[in-house]
Amino acid sequence: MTGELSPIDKAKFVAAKRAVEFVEDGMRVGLGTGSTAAWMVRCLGEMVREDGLKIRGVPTSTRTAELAREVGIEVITLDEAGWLDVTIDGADEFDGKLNLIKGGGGALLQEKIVATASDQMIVIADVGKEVETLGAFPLPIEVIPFGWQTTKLLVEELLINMDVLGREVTQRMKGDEPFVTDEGNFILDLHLGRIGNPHQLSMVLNQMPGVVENGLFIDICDIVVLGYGDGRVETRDINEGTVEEDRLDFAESDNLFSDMLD
Ligand SMILES: O=C[C@H](O)[C@H](O)[C@H](O)COP(=O)(O)O
Repeated sequence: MTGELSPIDKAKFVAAKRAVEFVEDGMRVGLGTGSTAAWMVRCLGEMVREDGLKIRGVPTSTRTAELAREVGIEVITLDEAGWLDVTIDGADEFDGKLNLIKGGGGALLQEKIVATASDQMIVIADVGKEVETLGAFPLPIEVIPFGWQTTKLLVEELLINMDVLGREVTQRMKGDEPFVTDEGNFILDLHLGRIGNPHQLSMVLNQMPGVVENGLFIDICDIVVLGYGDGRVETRDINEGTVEEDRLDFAESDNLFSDMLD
């Protein structure tokens, strides 16, 4: 089974497998969204079923909630949890300061609320997500449907005034229909190429009426666990730099691989 995994899936898996070691009995855990986070949910599910780990999970999307229940994790709402011990999530890009672009899967709003309400945010990523400067990945912003075209025009104008390199703004689609988030909103993708000052851009975008949230996660992430296609895994800590390099053994996890690939 292991042989059928692509290097990128191996990278995502080893990052997830390492990250769940941060989770302890009794914790309230934020469960991210996306293909990397799905590995993490599976790994946690295995710990719940086989090792008797007792956790409560707060999912960041309906997709993750379904998967979490399927693998045996007790699911609660953020309001029931109040506060979280740790959130583990994927990212579309991360830089040297562990700032992120998220929202490639459209879950950025719930993800940012959940990560902000956590003592610690751990990002799991394959090595392709590391960048020197954020912005090659289109920056998603969540906008309310009312007047969204006017909001789009205002965002375009803002980008001109901010002298940002790339200024194309596109509405995310799902087939012929607009993509709709779990909160019933639309997503605009900002094709910027390079974001010189992510902190400033994030603040300015969120001041615009109609914009609910943007996919820049600034000073939120504490740790990135980075996976490589050959099984190596690195842990980058915001305070301590790279603190660990290791190689995980795939052999013991064949059952998880088969589940994920079904
Ligand atoms: O909205 C989606 C999330 O922000 C994801 O965590 C992000 O897009 C990364 O997804 P993936 O692990 O599938 O690359």
